Amino acid sequence: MKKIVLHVPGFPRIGAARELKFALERYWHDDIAARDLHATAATLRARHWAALRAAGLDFVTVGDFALYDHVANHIQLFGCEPARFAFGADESALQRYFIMARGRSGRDECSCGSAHAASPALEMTKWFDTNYHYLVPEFSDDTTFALAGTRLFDEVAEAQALGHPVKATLIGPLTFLWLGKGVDDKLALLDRLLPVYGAILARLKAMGVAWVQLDEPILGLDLPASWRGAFENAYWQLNQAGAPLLLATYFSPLEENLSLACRLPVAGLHVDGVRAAHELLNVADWLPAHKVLSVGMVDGRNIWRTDLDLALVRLAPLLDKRAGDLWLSTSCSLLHVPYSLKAETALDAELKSWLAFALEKLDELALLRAAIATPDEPAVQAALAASRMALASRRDSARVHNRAVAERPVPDDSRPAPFTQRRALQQARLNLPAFPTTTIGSFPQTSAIRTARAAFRRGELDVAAYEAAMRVEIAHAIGQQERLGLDVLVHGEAERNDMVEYFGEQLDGFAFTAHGWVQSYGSRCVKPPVIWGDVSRPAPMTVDWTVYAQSLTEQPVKGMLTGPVTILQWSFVRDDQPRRATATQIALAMRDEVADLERAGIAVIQIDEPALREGLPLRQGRRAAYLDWAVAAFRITAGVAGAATQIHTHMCYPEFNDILPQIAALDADVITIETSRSAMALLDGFGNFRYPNDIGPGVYDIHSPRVPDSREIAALLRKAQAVIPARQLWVNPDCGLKTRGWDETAAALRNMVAAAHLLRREAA
Ligand SMILES: Nc1nc2c(c(=O)[nH]1)N[C@@H](CNc1ccc(C(=O)N[C@@H](CCC(=O)N[C@@H](CCC(=O)N[C@@H](CCC(=O)O)C(=O)O)C(=O)O)C(=O)O)cc1)CN2
Ligand code: MET
Ligand SMILES: [Zn+2]
Repeated sequence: MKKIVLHVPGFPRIGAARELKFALERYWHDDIAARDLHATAATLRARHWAALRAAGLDFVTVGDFALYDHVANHIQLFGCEPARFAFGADESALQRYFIMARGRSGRDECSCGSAHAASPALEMTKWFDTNYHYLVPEFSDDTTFALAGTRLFDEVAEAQALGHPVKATLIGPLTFLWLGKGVDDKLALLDRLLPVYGAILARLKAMGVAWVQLDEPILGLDLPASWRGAFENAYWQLNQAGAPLLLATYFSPLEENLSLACRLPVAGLHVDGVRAAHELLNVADWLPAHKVLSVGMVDGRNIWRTDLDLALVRLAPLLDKRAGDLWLSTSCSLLHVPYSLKAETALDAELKSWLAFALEKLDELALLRAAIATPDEPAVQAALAASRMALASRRDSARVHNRAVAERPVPDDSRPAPFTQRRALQQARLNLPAFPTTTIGSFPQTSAIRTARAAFRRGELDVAAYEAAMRVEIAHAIGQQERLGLDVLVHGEAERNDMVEYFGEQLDGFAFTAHGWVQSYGSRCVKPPVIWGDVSRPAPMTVDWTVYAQSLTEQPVKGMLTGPVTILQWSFVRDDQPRRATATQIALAMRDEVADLERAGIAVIQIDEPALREGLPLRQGRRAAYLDWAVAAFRITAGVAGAATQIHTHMCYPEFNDILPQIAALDADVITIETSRSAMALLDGFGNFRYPNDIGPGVYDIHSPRVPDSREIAALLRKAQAVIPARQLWVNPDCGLKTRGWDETAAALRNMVAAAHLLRREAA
């Protein structure tokens, strides 16, 4: 009888109650010592490994844990910390790790007494098409690699001491290089990197590790021929170490890389059985018989219960074709889903029965195995029947479908007049100076705000008291902005726990969880709402807050909405209809909010779309279709605004020179973008493209507490002016200020306004 082996590519690490987040933040505030942080981390690892084993998995996965980010772990393991940090010999690995992750601000701040230059943190960017941010490795032509860390081996020893069979996991060498930046020819570094992998694999083998998983998700991308070729040589070398290798791919079909992935000299191949289900038979045919096939049949990117009958149907031919053991797994690491449904005691019971978070997904794997190995056991039959019933209740639920939503006609999505005419009307209404100043929406989410909201949630503060507390915050934000002399004000988003969750809580067709946290970066988490049914807006969501803010000032207050694509992208989405259909429903709901804001006299409305680019399919061939409906969704939301209403949009993942025509097609009157970290290089793209509408290039990085001085900001603006006509330019930070404190925020904005005044004088 063929053996069915269960494993997962990775597991969430923040902890069921976000224990890691709180330990990290306490450590950074000097409230606990390094050894306390390490103890929390070890407790979490032990707990998570025990959960894997309790569910019946054959291995624990070791190496997926990270205090901040798993890519940063690899940077230390491979000894390629960027030289620019100029680390002192007295700085520990843990200190260096957090300096890379969070930056170093001052020369004389270090307790070690030596002078370290200020260094910005490593850049953060999105991990493939997820909402998880990794720290970007920085390479130069002089980068060298050496086995420099013991964390991975220590964790392996830790798991072994607990009696667990270990599958270690690492990012593969090609994906690691692909993720980095700084040199044109990253492949030239491969020969230097491979010996380090060799040493790591040899050591893992010597430790008795059963399997080493090497993640190469880039095999799901359109790779240049040179990269495809490099796989062959690299894996030939890696195989020499003699450790059994499981090559792991996920997030995207292999397509033209399928035969390459199948023939690389490794002992096993993991494929994404959800996003690449149509390739499973092909893989089963191409993968040599002696290799292990691992199929990810349970979705690691979404929270729906698995259709186990469908999974079994898809597995049947694989079981027939493959002589060896079959491995069953989640499609990818469970990092991207919340920990467990058990904590969701307030969630609607029927809805809850449709869902599976990380722990429940482990149970689904175990059930799949049982359904193959011992299908006739009554307990297995009963569990399958329960799963089938939950699925059927979701499929047939009257709650999911809302006739009025389905039948609502999609309106013409064009604004009522072309940009030049709108611009004149808006200018007549708003009377803004040259280089108008504004911010991106949020002001500091102080602990007073969060504490008030937590008290409200616990029922210790009633609605009236909570709303009064938020109005105080809004009034404070407006007062500050008036004192600073900003031109277009915002209410500051005090009342929002999160820019997506806030809308999810108010829209029909969405559910929100109490503890469904997913790591976003470092200690920061988000609680993605669950879109389970047709989306509609029962009532206005932002109008009262915005009108209140506007009542406090003569300056225009910008209404603040999250756009349909971003709401879709940062939620768990329905899998029973195409994403584009859900996007259109959200767009129509948000369109009504735009109309209501406008009716309430709000003259400027921002519709944030920071996730527009991240939604791009990983494969080029699917991008045009996505961009079509994504742009249409934005236009449906914005298009209802009259010509004299100024529509802003905002994007903060500064990689969009390749989608400029689509960004122009959004036809927002003003787009504010993150540019400061790329020193305005991004604007070349906008300049060359002759982007027609107004642009606010972010003039300072909001990820760091550092206060930029006004000369520095003015210099950036002059740079912008060299490529974008001055009359199109706005002045604003890179993104919202919710993670900052008020002191640094006020100081930075004061300097920003001063720089705008300087530019106005220069232009006069
Ligand atoms: N959804 C989403 N995705 C996104 C972004 C985004 O803004 N939203 N931005 C980018 C990522 N940037 C991010 C920036 C900050 C945070 C962030 O600060 N998250 C907070 C949680 C925000 C939140 O939902 N807060 C809640 C509840 C917070 C909480 O834990 N409250 C405590 C009590 C706190 C107290 O008493 O002070 C509790 O309930 O136990 C609120 O404000 O109400 C955190 O991890 O700390 C997350 C992502 C990309 N992806
Ligand atoms: C991640 S984009 C954030 C936009 C939002 N309006 C804010 O200022 O926080
Ligand atoms: Zn932003």
